[in-house]
Amino acid sequence: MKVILPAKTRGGVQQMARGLCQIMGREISKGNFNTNIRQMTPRGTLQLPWSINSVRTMAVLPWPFSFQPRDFSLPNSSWGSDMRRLYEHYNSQCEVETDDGEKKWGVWRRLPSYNRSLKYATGGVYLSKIIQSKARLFTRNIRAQGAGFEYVVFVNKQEQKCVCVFQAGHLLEGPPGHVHGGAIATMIDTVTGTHATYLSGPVMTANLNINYRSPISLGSTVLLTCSLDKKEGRKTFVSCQVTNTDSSKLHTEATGLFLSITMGHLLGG
Ligand SMILES: CCCCC/C=C\C/C=C\C/C=C\C/C=C\CCCC(=O)SCCNC(=O)CCNC(=O)[C@H](O)C(C)(C)COP(=O)(O)OP(=O)(O)OC[C@H]1O[C@@H](n2cnc3c(N)ncnc32)[C@H](O)[C@@H]1OP(=O)(O)O
Repeated sequence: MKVILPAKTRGGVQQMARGLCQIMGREISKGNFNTNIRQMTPRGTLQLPWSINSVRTMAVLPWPFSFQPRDFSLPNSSWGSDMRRLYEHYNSQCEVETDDGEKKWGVWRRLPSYNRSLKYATGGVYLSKIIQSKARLFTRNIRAQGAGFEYVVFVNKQEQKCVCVFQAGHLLEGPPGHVHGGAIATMIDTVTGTHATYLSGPVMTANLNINYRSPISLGSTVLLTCSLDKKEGRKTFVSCQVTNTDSSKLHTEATGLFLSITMGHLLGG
């Protein structure tokens, strides 16, 4: 059956696919939407667990979400000077200007961050009904700016490395004046999981090992640096160090194992 979508819906599908590719670190321009998706999948460079036809089908369902969701990884007034300085440090390396004034991608890429990653990744209507329409990404579910997890993730594809600049808000207290170990584990899982997704497509955490070396002061900014250890079939092994902003003090170190999954794995429970 051939479904002809109205122009507005077609634009929405393209925008959604572009959003997905941005999350997954790929670019799609307006004109080559179909060809790129089709070409990338067989080569295995982008393992989309959903077909472009199912994306089209989702697009004709009622659309309760904004096409311009808030990107939580942009600076806000709660960010302290360390957070802003490190954001600028990496952000300034995302785009570089050549000698003849042309702008080009740099070595780093900032990943946008939303309060529902699946919604923006897939179009969400179908999944949201299954998963609950009120569900929120754990690290983005505190509305007050600066109260919870303030963070931004940058990836470096060449070096297969990623960094996260994280400012821990007052609602994340564990030991008095310091960050809760579960909140630190949450950030490690989020950033290593994001990195594994960037490198391998959709994954789930199978194993996370964490060593807490020195406490993190509440309100302070720290760096999470993740690197790929190895890939073996469906397994992606990532390690992570949490340090102070000049990397002179180690707070936490971790290793994680992530297994590639298909969307069916999530929907089948
Ligand atoms: C999830 C998102 C998907 C969509 C993504 C789209 C866009 C997202 C964009 C950006 C990402 C944004 C944000 C990311 C934020 C947060 C990330 C959070 C991630 C999580 O928070 S996620 C929740 C916690 N996570 C679970 O809730 C997993 C529960 N679990 C399972 O769902 C299964 O357990 C599974 C799938 C892990 C494996 O199940 P399975 O049936 O597929 O595989 P199986 O068991 O056959 O194992 C195959 C081979 O892995 C070895 N193996 C398995 N487990 C092992 C272990 N623990 N240790 C050592 N080796 C292990 C076996 O020994 C065998 O090895 P071998 O082949 O060599 O024999």
